[in-house]
Amino acid sequence: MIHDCKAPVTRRLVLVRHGQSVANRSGLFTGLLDSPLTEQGRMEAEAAGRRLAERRWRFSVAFTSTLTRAVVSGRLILDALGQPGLIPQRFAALDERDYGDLSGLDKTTADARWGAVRIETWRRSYAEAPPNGESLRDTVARIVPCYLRSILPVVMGGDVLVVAHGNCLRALVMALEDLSPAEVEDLELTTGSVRIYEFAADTTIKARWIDA
Ligand SMILES: O=C(O)[C@@H](CO)OP(=O)(O)O
Repeated sequence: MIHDCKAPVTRRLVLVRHGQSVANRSGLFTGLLDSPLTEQGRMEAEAAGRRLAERRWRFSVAFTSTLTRAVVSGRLILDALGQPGLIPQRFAALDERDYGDLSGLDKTTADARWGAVRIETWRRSYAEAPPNGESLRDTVARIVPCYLRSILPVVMGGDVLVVAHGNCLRALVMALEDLSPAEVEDLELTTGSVRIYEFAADTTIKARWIDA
Protein backbone atom coordinates (compact mmCIF):
# COMPACT_ATOMS: atom_id res chain seq x y z
CA MET A 1 0.00 0.00 0.00
CA ILE A 2 1.15 3.50 -0.77
CA HIS A 3 0.58 5.92 2.09
CA ASP A 4 -2.63 7.89 1.77
CA CYS A 5 -1.22 11.38 1.53
CA LYS A 6 -4.25 13.65 1.51
CA ALA A 7 -2.79 15.40 4.58
CA PRO A 8 -0.71 18.46 3.64
CA VAL A 9 2.69 16.98 4.47
CA THR A 10 5.74 18.19 2.59
CA ARG A 11 9.40 17.04 2.50
CA ARG A 12 8.79 13.63 0.92
CA LEU A 13 11.03 11.64 -1.38
CA VAL A 14 9.50 9.05 -3.70
CA LEU A 15 11.84 6.50 -5.30
CA VAL A 16 10.59 4.45 -8.25
CA ARG A 17 12.48 1.76 -10.11
CA HIS A 18 11.88 1.94 -13.87
CA GLY A 19 9.55 -0.58 -15.50
CA GLN A 20 10.78 -3.81 -17.09
CA SER A 21 13.37 -3.29 -19.83
CA VAL A 22 14.02 -5.46 -22.87
CA ALA A 23 17.25 -6.64 -21.19
CA ASN A 24 15.37 -7.46 -17.96
CA ARG A 25 12.91 -9.55 -19.97
CA SER A 26 15.74 -11.37 -21.73
CA GLY A 27 17.62 -12.12 -18.49
CA LEU A 28 20.64 -10.00 -19.47
CA PHE A 29 22.95 -8.09 -17.14
CA THR A 30 22.17 -4.50 -18.03
CA GLY A 31 24.10 -1.94 -16.01
CA LEU A 32 24.87 1.03 -18.25
CA LEU A 33 23.41 -0.52 -21.43
CA ASP A 34 20.59 1.71 -22.62
CA SER A 35 17.88 -0.93 -22.91
CA PRO A 36 14.37 0.43 -23.64
CA LEU A 37 11.19 -0.45 -21.77
CA THR A 38 9.05 -3.38 -22.84
CA GLU A 39 5.29 -2.91 -23.16
CA GLN A 40 5.00 -4.53 -19.72
CA GLY A 41 7.59 -2.03 -18.44
CA ARG A 42 5.54 0.90 -19.76
CA MET A 43 2.47 -0.52 -18.01
CA GLU A 44 4.42 -0.93 -14.73
CA ALA A 45 5.50 2.71 -14.85
CA GLU A 46 1.98 3.88 -15.72
CA ALA A 47 0.58 1.76 -12.88
CA ALA A 48 3.02 3.35 -10.41
CA GLY A 49 1.91 6.77 -11.68
CA ARG A 50 -1.77 5.85 -11.34
CA ARG A 51 -1.29 4.63 -7.74
CA LEU A 52 0.38 7.94 -6.89
CA ALA A 53 -2.34 9.87 -8.77
CA GLU A 54 -5.07 8.13 -6.77
CA ARG A 55 -3.47 9.65 -3.68
CA ARG A 56 -3.18 13.09 -5.29
CA TRP A 57 0.59 13.32 -5.36
CA ARG A 58 2.04 16.40 -7.04
CA PHE A 59 5.80 16.73 -7.27
CA SER A 60 7.77 19.96 -7.01
CA VAL A 61 10.80 18.49 -8.72
CA ALA A 62 11.65 15.20 -10.45
CA PHE A 63 14.98 13.52 -11.17
CA THR A 64 15.89 10.59 -13.39
CA SER A 65 19.08 8.95 -14.54
CA THR A 66 20.24 9.63 -18.10
CA LEU A 67 19.18 6.16 -19.31
CA THR A 68 16.10 5.77 -21.53
CA ARG A 69 14.27 3.26 -19.32
CA ALA A 70 14.31 5.68 -16.37
CA VAL A 71 13.63 8.79 -18.47
CA VAL A 72 10.59 7.18 -20.17
CA SER A 73 9.33 5.70 -16.88
CA GLY A 74 9.53 9.16 -15.33
CA ARG A 75 7.59 10.64 -18.25
CA LEU A 76 4.86 7.98 -17.96
CA ILE A 77 4.56 8.51 -14.19
CA LEU A 78 4.29 12.29 -14.50
CA ASP A 79 1.77 12.00 -17.36
CA ALA A 80 -0.36 9.69 -15.17
CA LEU A 81 -0.16 12.32 -12.44
CA GLY A 82 -1.33 15.10 -14.75
CA GLN A 83 2.08 16.78 -14.54
CA PRO A 84 3.28 16.56 -18.16
CA GLY A 85 4.91 19.98 -17.82
CA LEU A 86 7.29 18.89 -15.07
CA ILE A 87 10.58 18.07 -16.82
CA PRO A 88 12.84 15.83 -14.72
CA GLN A 89 16.47 16.77 -14.26
CA ARG A 90 18.77 13.99 -15.49
CA PHE A 91 21.81 13.00 -13.46
CA ALA A 92 24.47 10.55 -14.61
CA ALA A 93 25.12 9.89 -10.92
CA LEU A 94 21.71 8.15 -10.88
CA ASP A 95 22.65 5.81 -13.74
CA GLU A 96 22.62 2.09 -13.01
CA ARG A 97 25.59 0.41 -11.37
CA ASP A 98 28.11 -0.46 -14.07
CA TYR A 99 28.14 -4.25 -14.53
CA GLY A 100 31.47 -4.10 -16.42
CA ASP A 101 32.27 -7.28 -18.35
CA LEU A 102 28.93 -8.80 -17.37
CA SER A 103 26.97 -6.11 -19.24
CA GLY A 104 24.86 -7.63 -22.00
CA LEU A 105 25.66 -11.20 -20.96
CA ASP A 106 22.95 -13.74 -20.43
CA LYS A 107 22.77 -14.61 -16.74
CA THR A 108 22.92 -18.35 -17.45
CA THR A 109 26.05 -17.88 -19.58
CA ALA A 110 27.67 -15.79 -16.86
CA ASP A 111 26.90 -18.48 -14.25
CA ALA A 112 28.53 -21.08 -16.49
CA ARG A 113 31.64 -18.91 -17.01
CA TRP A 114 32.30 -17.64 -13.47
CA GLY A 115 30.12 -19.90 -11.29
CA ALA A 116 26.76 -19.09 -9.72
CA VAL A 117 28.22 -18.23 -6.30
CA ARG A 118 30.66 -15.67 -7.74
CA ILE A 119 27.90 -14.17 -9.91
CA GLU A 120 25.53 -13.86 -6.97
CA THR A 121 28.30 -12.17 -4.95
CA TRP A 122 28.86 -9.66 -7.76
CA ARG A 123 25.10 -9.08 -8.05
CA ARG A 124 24.22 -8.49 -4.45
CA SER A 125 27.26 -7.99 -2.20
CA TYR A 126 28.32 -4.55 -1.02
CA ALA A 127 32.05 -4.68 -1.64
CA GLU A 128 32.68 -7.04 -4.59
CA ALA A 129 32.82 -5.57 -8.10
CA PRO A 130 32.44 -7.57 -11.33
CA PRO A 131 35.46 -7.31 -13.70
CA ASN A 132 35.76 -3.71 -14.96
CA GLY A 133 32.50 -2.76 -13.20
CA GLU A 134 31.32 -1.10 -10.00
CA SER A 135 30.67 -2.62 -6.60
CA LEU A 136 27.66 -1.37 -4.69
CA ARG A 137 30.16 0.50 -2.52
CA ASP A 138 31.39 2.33 -5.63
CA THR A 139 27.79 3.17 -6.50
CA VAL A 140 27.10 4.48 -2.98
CA ALA A 141 30.22 6.65 -3.33
CA ARG A 142 28.88 8.38 -6.45
CA ILE A 143 25.18 8.53 -5.60
CA VAL A 144 25.34 9.84 -2.03
CA PRO A 145 27.17 13.09 -2.92
CA CYS A 146 24.60 13.71 -5.68
CA TYR A 147 21.78 13.01 -3.22
CA LEU A 148 23.22 15.32 -0.55
CA ARG A 149 24.12 18.12 -2.95
CA SER A 150 21.20 18.12 -5.38
CA ILE A 151 18.25 16.05 -4.13
CA LEU A 152 17.98 16.40 -0.34
CA PRO A 153 17.96 20.25 -0.41
CA VAL A 154 14.99 20.11 -2.82
CA VAL A 155 13.18 17.53 -0.68
CA MET A 156 13.38 19.98 2.22
CA GLY A 157 11.15 22.32 0.17
CA GLY A 158 8.58 19.92 -1.24
CA ASP A 159 7.82 16.49 -2.65
CA VAL A 160 10.40 14.99 -4.98
CA LEU A 161 10.28 12.07 -7.43
CA VAL A 162 13.38 10.05 -8.31
CA VAL A 163 13.12 7.41 -11.05
CA ALA A 164 16.20 5.23 -11.39
CA HIS A 165 17.48 1.65 -11.31
CA GLY A 166 17.52 -1.47 -9.18
CA ASN A 167 21.11 -1.36 -7.97
CA CYS A 168 21.61 2.41 -7.86
CA LEU A 169 18.44 2.65 -5.76
CA ARG A 170 19.72 -0.17 -3.51
CA ALA A 171 22.77 2.04 -2.96
CA LEU A 172 20.62 5.06 -2.13
CA VAL A 173 18.28 3.07 0.14
CA MET A 174 21.32 1.65 1.95
CA ALA A 175 22.40 5.20 2.77
CA LEU A 176 18.90 6.46 3.61
CA GLU A 177 18.07 3.52 5.89
CA ASP A 178 21.59 3.05 7.25
CA LEU A 179 21.59 -0.60 6.17
CA SER A 180 24.58 -2.83 6.89
CA PRO A 181 26.38 -4.63 4.03
CA ALA A 182 24.63 -7.85 5.13
CA GLU A 183 21.22 -6.17 5.13
CA VAL A 184 21.64 -4.64 1.69
CA GLU A 185 22.42 -8.07 0.22
CA ASP A 186 18.79 -9.03 0.85
CA LEU A 187 17.30 -5.81 -0.54
CA GLU A 188 15.47 -6.34 -3.84
CA LEU A 189 13.57 -3.61 -5.67
CA THR A 190 11.19 -4.91 -8.31
CA THR A 191 10.51 -3.03 -11.55
CA GLY A 192 7.89 -0.31 -11.06
CA SER A 193 8.13 -0.50 -7.28
CA VAL A 194 7.77 2.60 -5.11
CA ARG A 195 9.43 3.61 -1.82
CA ILE A 196 8.41 6.77 0.00
CA TYR A 197 10.34 8.63 2.70
CA GLU A 198 9.02 11.49 4.78
CA PHE A 199 11.60 13.81 6.31
CA ALA A 200 11.63 16.01 9.39
CA ALA A 201 12.89 19.57 9.11
CA ASP A 202 16.27 18.43 10.47
CA THR A 203 16.61 16.04 7.46
CA THR A 204 16.07 12.87 9.54
CA ILE A 205 13.59 10.34 8.14
CA LYS A 206 10.29 10.31 10.05
CA ALA A 207 8.47 7.60 8.14
CA ARG A 208 8.81 5.18 5.25
CA TRP A 209 6.28 3.38 3.08
CA ILE A 210 7.00 0.56 0.67
CA ASP A 211 4.81 -0.32 -2.27
CA ALA A 212 6.40 -3.42 -3.75
O1 LIG B 1 21.09 -6.04 -14.94
C1 LIG B 1 21.11 -5.13 -14.12
O2 LIG B 1 21.68 -4.03 -14.30
C2 LIG B 1 20.44 -5.35 -12.79
C3 LIG B 1 19.13 -4.64 -12.66
O3 LIG B 1 18.33 -4.81 -13.76
O4 LIG B 1 20.23 -6.72 -12.63
P1 LIG B 1 20.38 -7.45 -11.24
O5 LIG B 1 20.46 -6.41 -10.16
O6 LIG B 1 19.14 -8.27 -11.12
O7 LIG B 1 21.60 -8.26 -11.33
